[in-house]
Amino acid sequence: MWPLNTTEPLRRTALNRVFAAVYTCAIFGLLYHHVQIIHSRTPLVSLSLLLSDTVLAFMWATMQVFRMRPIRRKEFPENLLKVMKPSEFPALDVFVCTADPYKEPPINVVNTALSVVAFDYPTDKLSVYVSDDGGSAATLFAFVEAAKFARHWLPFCRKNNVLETNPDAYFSLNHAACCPETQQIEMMYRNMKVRVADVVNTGKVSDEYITSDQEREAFNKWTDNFSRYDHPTVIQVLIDNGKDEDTTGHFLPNLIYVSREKSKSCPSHFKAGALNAMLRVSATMTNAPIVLTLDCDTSSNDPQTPLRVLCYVSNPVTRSNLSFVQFPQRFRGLSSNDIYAAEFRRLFFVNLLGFDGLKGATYVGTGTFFCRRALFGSPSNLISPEIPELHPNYAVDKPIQSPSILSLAHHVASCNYENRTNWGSKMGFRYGSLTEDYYTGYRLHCEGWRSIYCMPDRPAFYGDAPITLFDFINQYKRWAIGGLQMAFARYSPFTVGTKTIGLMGLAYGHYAIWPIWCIPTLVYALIPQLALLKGVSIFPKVSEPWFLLYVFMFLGAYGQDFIEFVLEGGTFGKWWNDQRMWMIMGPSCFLFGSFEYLLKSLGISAFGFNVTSKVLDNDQSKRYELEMFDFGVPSPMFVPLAMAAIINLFSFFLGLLKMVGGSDKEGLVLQMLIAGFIMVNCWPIYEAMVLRSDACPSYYYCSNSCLDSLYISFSHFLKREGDSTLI
Ligand SMILES: O=c1ccn([C@@H]2O[C@H](COP(=O)(O)OP(=O)(O)O[C@H]3O[C@H](CO)[C@@H](O)[C@H](O)[C@H]3O)[C@@H](O)[C@H]2O)c(=O)[nH]1
Ligand SMILES: [Mn+2]
Repeated sequence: MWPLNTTEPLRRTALNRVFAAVYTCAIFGLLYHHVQIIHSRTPLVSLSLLLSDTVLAFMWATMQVFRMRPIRRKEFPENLLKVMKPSEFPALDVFVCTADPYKEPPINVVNTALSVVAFDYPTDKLSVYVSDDGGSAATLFAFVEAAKFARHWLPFCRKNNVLETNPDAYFSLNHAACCPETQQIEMMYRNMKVRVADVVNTGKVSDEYITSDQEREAFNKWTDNFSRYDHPTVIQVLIDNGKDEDTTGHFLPNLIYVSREKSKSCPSHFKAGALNAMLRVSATMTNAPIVLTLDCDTSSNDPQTPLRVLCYVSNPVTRSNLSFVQFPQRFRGLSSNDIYAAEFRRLFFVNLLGFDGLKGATYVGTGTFFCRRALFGSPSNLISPEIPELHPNYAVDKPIQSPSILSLAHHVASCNYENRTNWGSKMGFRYGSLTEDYYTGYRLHCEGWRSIYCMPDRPAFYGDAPITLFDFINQYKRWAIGGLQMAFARYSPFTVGTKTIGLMGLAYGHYAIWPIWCIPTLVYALIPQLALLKGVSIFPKVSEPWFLLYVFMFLGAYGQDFIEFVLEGGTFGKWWNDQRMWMIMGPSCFLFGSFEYLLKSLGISAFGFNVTSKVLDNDQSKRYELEMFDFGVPSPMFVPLAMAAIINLFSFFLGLLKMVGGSDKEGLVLQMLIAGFIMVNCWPIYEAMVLRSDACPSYYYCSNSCLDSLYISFSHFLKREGDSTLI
């Protein structure tokens, strides 16, 4: 027998469980201590500490679910050809989503698409669809060019066994100087890049670039009334695999450009809406049973990736109820210590292994191979779409360019198509959360589907990570809102989730309720410091046994976190930055995300999807490589952050003075440790504020000093008359 895949539990599981039991006791001890002394502190201090420790305990408890049964999988694509022939492989439709030609440069989208067009897969079974939610002629132009370049690129990759089939990645690793063939193709690529950049910059496709009537007809759709929020459907078949050949006479895979219809009167449902339109358009044209969804920045780094997926799809054991195979998101160009913790190491290297041991990985939006059937109802109850052509088993029997197919494809991409249908509620990608990926995966798991986390040694895909603090926390803010939308929805993981999928529901709940993390971070960043400024002790003295409990809980949680991080390949530097980002996110994106969610659910503002910028600015890249914090643009989200940084600095030094001269040395130790720890964490913020003029606009100084003075005057009100031990 040739195994296609294996599963192995992680060795540290038993230890983790024991530690969880011990730590649970410690948590109860701490809560008991809080209740015991509730009257000896001011109500504000008592209640805020009790609340934040309860939140921490809750987050900790839901986090333990990931540690209950983590597993690691391995697959053996080399055995695949021993059990099935390439002619038996299922067809594969790939969707590449893009939404904004200025934040997502079309040439990068082209690189992503080319990287998957070059998958090592039978070309007659592979179709790549580009979903352009930006409705941009420049993106279509880039793809017209890409189709021409693909004729040279595919044979080149095949001949040279290229693994980085993203041309840009390939040329940046392999210098053309070595051989004329590479030189020639690199030149071709560079010329294409120049033409695309020209069209993006001028905003129009000039006549000299149009080489056929068919192209002219396509670009003519961009009339004066055409805007990204209001335009008809544009579908353009750029490569037809039954007709178009590469330079060596091999057929090429399909390449199809789709920009679904948009109208101001129709909700777009953002990426989920785009993906559902793609599901329908692809159903009318190819209807492959396997669908890969990719963000425009996620390009392939290994042409054999689909074969890994087949190891699961063709194995009767793993195939049953399989809805999707998820690959980790990996990122190119991270700085050596990953200053913004943009690698999401804890999620992709630790926690997803835990999810996988329960019902499977969560859907993370990109690098995901779906079984099309899973998007049409539960395993036992198929929900039929409105027209038979969209049924997951429907066999397309006409060429993709036949008029009837094209007209049906346009019809299903129209913006009114979904009215009074199950799309987005029971079928396809689900609406109602800005984290449509997480929410859709959750709903599939609730329906009884399973999923698989596939983490090969050679990263299957590489994407872009934000390189400024603003981009990063803006992205997190969107996730915070999306999570809360899910946590308080009808299908909340805490209610429906725990009832239908048990522990897995709690695990989903952990990331949905994420933003409440802002409560403990804010409390611990302000309350002990405020008390310190007054020289008031709010924690146990060093000589009291409760002091040891605090020390144990801090070191226990941090220590376990560190060990897991390092065991899964992290370094100390990355871990340090990762824990720092958690502190940064509390008072910034999590706080603002929660407020925005509140305003939006009250109907005061509307939910929107802020696309993450994938443009590299030279100065920003330089700072990023030097691992300097770069605030990007001014944002109110930085105000509480800078405020906390300043308060901790002051309170630490004032506290030091009080300790040197004062009476209650022992009682202030914990507060000093907290303020000191936060201060060390805030170093890059001080650096950006004081030492460097480039990173932090003077705007902060102004807003900070105002807020600080407000805050300090407010702190006076906290003091009880005639009571010097309380604040
Ligand atoms: O109306 C929209 C908005 C976005 N997108 C596309 O969605 C993708 C993801 O958007 P991006 O801004 O890059 O999001 P990230 O913050 O990088 O994405 C993470 O979080 C998203 C959910 O919030 C998921 O959709 C992503 O897959 C996941 O990587 C991009 O390719 C966009 O082009 C659309 O197609 N239509
Ligand atoms: Mn992304």
